[in-house]
Amino acid sequence: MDGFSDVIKNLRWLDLLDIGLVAFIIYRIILLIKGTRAVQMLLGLAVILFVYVASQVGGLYTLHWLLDNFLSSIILVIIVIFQNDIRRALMHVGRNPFFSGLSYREEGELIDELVKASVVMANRRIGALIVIERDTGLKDFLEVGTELDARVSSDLLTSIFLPYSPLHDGAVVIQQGRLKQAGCFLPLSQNPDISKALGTRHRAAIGLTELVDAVAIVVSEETGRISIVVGGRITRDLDSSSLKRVLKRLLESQNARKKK
Ligand SMILES: Nc1ncnc2c1ncn2[C@@H]1O[C@H](COP(=O)(O)OP(=O)(O)OP(=O)(O)O)[C@@H](O)[C@H]1O
Repeated sequence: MDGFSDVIKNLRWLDLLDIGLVAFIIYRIILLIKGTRAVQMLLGLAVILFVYVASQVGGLYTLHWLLDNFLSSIILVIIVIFQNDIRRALMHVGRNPFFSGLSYREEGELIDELVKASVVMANRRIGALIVIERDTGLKDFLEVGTELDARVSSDLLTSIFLPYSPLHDGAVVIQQGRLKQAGCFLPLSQNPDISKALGTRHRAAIGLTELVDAVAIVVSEETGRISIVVGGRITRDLDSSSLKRVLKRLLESQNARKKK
């Protein structure tokens, strides 16, 4: 007990700041990996750590030696396993607010055009992949696309994705409320848990959003279903009102964050 009161007595303001900062970083890491595969991997690492301590206490020397060697390179293992999450966290540092400069009215109009285009394309079984940039810049993924820089309209989106349009292959990217690029090639997800029913269009939407905080709208050519993908997670079978609601929520959270 004496030791504890000594610690409290010797505590400096800088120590409190130090503890606060570490707690904040741990909290942000938990928020970042919540609901992703990283959580399962972290649990796996926790089990290995438990076996490591148990092998030391129980005198299982060979097992302990083996795990000791493994855990001595744990930093490298963590970097390899969590490379996507680390990349996403670092990208968050260099934020690039999507809706800066857009008024609420312009935001509303943009959402209306996106919903209208998605419903029209779904009804006509036109496959589409629309990516909306949020905080993290998407420049890395725009190199192979065709530059447009046009006002977002339902008619323009529908014409781009018409099967005979030269730009229909790939994704369109919306940055700061403008339709910036079409025909973009996105990274495919390597997640083995994705349903086999989903092809490359859906996998590209999942793959990109595993890496960055963008929102992707996917219209399936095969089924006419509309899906929305954020953070590597897909929500399928949206109708126009649920799509509008989800988009509003995602965009409003952008504004709320910006005002902080
Ligand atoms: N890496 C990629 N980045 C962007 N778009 C892609 C990528 N790979 C495929 N696509 C788009 O997806 C189309 C092929 O979709 P595919 O049928 O394989 O996927 P799907 O998920 O089953 O979609 P759908 O339900 O519309 O058929 C391609 O014509 C192309 O436009």
